[in-house]
Amino acid sequence: MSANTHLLKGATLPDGTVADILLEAGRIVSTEPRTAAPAGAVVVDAAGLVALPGLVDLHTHLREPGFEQSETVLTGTRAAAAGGFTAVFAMANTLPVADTAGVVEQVQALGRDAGYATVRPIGAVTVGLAGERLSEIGAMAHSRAAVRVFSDDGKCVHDSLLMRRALEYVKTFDGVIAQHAQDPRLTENAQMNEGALSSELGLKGWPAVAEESIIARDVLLAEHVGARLHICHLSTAGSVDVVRWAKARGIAVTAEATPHHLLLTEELVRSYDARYKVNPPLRRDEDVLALREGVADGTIDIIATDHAPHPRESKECEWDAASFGMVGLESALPVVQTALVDTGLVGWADVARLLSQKPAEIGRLNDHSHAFEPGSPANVVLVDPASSSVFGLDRLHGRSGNTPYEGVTLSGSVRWTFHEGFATLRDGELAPVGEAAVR
Ligand SMILES: NC(=O)N[C@@H](CC(=O)O)C(=O)O
Ligand SMILES: [Zn+2]
Ligand SMILES: [Zn+2]
Repeated sequence: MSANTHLLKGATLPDGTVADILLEAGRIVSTEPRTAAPAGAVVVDAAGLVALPGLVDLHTHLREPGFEQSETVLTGTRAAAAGGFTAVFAMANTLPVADTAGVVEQVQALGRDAGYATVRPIGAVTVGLAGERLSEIGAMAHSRAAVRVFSDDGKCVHDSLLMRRALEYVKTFDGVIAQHAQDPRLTENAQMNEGALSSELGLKGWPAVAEESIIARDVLLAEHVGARLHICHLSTAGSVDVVRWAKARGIAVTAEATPHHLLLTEELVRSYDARYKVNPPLRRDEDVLALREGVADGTIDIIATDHAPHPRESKECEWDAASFGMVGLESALPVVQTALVDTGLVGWADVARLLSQKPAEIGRLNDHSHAFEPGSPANVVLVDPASSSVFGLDRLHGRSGNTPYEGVTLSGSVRWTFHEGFATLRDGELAPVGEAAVR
C-alpha cells in the first residue's frame, strides 16, 4: 500500500495557506503545515503548486458504447485524469442510448475497470433521445448506477408536458434534469450565432432566443413542480439574465458554462475551420463578458467541459457538414485560469467550488468524495499556476484531436492527479493502463 502513500510537501491550499498533505490508504490523512513522511511514502515537492479537490465534470461525452472511434470510457477517463478530473458524469447520447438500467450499469462498470476516474452515468430523459416518451428513469435511478442526473443532451427536451413529467419523476428521488436548451424550430439547420457575422459569412443563424426561451419556460416548470433543474452550457447574456431572475425568485435552478464559451467568440468562425463549430455556438464578446460576470456573481454555479470528441473526418470538412463539439478535459483548467483567475474575477477557492464541490453536489456524488478535508477520500489535483505554454495536440490523451486551443497560449498546467489516493497523473505523466486497472 505504501506506493499509494503520498506526502504533498508545501502545497498551497485554495485559501492560500501552505500545507503538507498526507494521502494514505485512499484518504486525506492530514493537511497540517508540517507532516513527517511515513516510511515508504512518495514525497511530492508541491512548492508553488496549488492543491484543489479533484475536479468533477458534470458534462462529459465518453462515446461508449457505440462511438468508440471517437472516444471510449478508458481513453476519455485518461483525458480526464490528465486534466485533473477525478469524477466525470457521462452523457447519455451513446449507441445504444443510455436510457435503460443495463446501459448505465455497463458504462459505470467500464469506468470502474479502467480505474482513472469515477464515472457516473447520466440517464436519457426520453427513449432513444427521441423526445416522445419518458425513458425508464426510475429503473436507472434505482439501478446499481444510482443515476441522479438525467439529460437528452445533444437534443432539447422540447415537449412541455414531457419536461413537466420528467421533473415530477426525478423529484421523487432528489434527481435533476439537465436541459440542453435549444428550441428545435428556431435552430433548424442553424450553423453559428445569429447576427451580423452570420449574414456576412452566409451561414444560417442560431438566435440567442432559441436558448433563452427554453430556459425561461423550464425555470417556470421547475418552479411549478418544485423540482431541481440544471441548465447545460449557457451561452448568451440573456440566458444569464433569465437564470439570475429565476434564482432571485427562489427557483431551484443551477447553471453551467463551458470553458470555451468563457474564452472564445464567434469571430473565430471567419476561418470556416470546423474546430470552432460547437453547440451552442460561440457567441459575441458581450456574451462572453456576461457569462464571466455570471460566474463571478454566482448566477452560474459550475463550469463543465462538454468534452465532445469527434473523429477527424467529421471536422476536416465543409462547415455545414461538420459535427458540433470540442474536446475539453485537458484544456479546462488552463482555460479557466486564463479567462477567470488571471483576470481577477475568481480565486482558487472559487475554482474549487466551480469545478469540484458544486458539480459534485448537483450530481449527488453524495459521499463527501470531494470534501477535501482530513478523513475524506484522497481526490486531489496539483496545479502549477505559474506555467504558461502554447497548447498543443501533445497535451491530449483521448482518441480525438478536435481542440480549438492548438497554438493558443494558456496559463497553468495540471501536474498531479490523485483518484482515491492513486496517482493517475504523475508530474504530467499518466499512470500506465495496467496499473490503473488492477489497483
Ligand atoms: N456540444 C456539442 O457541440 N456537441 C455534443 C452535444 C451537446 O453537448 O449538445 C456532442 O455530443 O457532440
Ligand atoms: Zn448540449
Ligand atoms: Zn454535451
